[in-house]
Amino acid sequence: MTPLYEIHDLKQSYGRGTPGLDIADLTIEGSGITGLVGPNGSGKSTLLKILSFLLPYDDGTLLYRGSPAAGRESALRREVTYLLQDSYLLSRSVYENIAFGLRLRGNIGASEIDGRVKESLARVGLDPKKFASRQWYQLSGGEVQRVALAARLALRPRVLLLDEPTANVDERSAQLIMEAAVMEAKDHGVAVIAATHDLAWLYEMSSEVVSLYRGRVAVGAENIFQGGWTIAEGRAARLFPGGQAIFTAPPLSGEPSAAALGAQDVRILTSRPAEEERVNVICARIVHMTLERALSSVLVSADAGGFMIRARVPGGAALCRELYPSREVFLAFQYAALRWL
Ligand SMILES: Nc1ncnc2c1ncn2[C@@H]1O[C@H](COP(=O)(O)OP(=O)(O)OP(=O)(O)O)[C@@H](O)[C@H]1O
Repeated sequence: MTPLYEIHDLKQSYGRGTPGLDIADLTIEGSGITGLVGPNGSGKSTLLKILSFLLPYDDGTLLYRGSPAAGRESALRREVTYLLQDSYLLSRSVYENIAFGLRLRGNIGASEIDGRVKESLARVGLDPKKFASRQWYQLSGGEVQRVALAARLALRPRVLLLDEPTANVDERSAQLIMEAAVMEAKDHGVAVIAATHDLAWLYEMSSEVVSLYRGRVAVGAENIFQGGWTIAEGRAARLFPGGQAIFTAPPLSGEPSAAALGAQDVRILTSRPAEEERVNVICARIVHMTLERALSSVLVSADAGGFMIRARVPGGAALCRELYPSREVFLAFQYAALRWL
């Protein structure tokens, strides 16, 4: 199947000295939910704005469903919708806020608009009878965000881009927003791309996770070891609190700054393995285990002296029965499994 987005050599900067994005290659298949993770300022919002065809970039190629997006942005914006972290509503009723975007489309009749407004309110857990006539100032912060989401769902987008949609809302609203996103992906075939700090939700629901670090991407890298690398005796080493260290080959060029490691490349062992050449072994304690529903696997997060390392275990594996939070385990991964960003 043609991927939803393909990016090649894309560069974006907000001006001199401010790195935005520098992505050599990135493919987003766009089936189900794609998670975007990364520290503050790593470029998640910038990438989402580019994927929603709102922000121009300096160089490179962006393909949308197999064809270059350049020059077609305004048409493509109809297929893609973007929800910000802090949404604001127009100074009018909830009903009118949702109907507004539909009317702008120009070809949707009044009864169709009415149906879509009510349906989309219900999808975000707001009873249309109670909420449709409310004014914008009669809503809590969480309700504002849900109305903003309903307004986007009413447009029946092909792609729903969520930029930390639950960062500033109450717990119940957060849950309803996430449930609505899952329903869009599962029941309506919408491609959902979500940047969120709610990693538990993200790993539970995502079929793919894209990690960003200083504007660069690593697909499927649940672990990013940033900073603290030193080079000695031909190896790059990063010390963990507590005295443990991991090693890998130094980068081919430049200083070592951040290395990525996929959770699937980390083996979990219940006893210390015999020493092997060029394999890192880290003693850690399991903190939590997430059932990755989309992948039918279990993501195990283990604390190695204040540093969390994630490892993936196939859902049916016998090992799963031996693992539980607080258990001490050994995490093993090849030196070569670490990739420089
Ligand atoms: N409008 C702007 N003008 C100048 N620099 C910007 C602008 N927007 C973002 N940046 C810079 O670009 C980089 C990436 O920012 P971006 O908002 O994409 O990161 P993010 O991963 O979404 O961060 P956060 O998790 O804090 O929302 C940062 O260095 C940021 O300071």
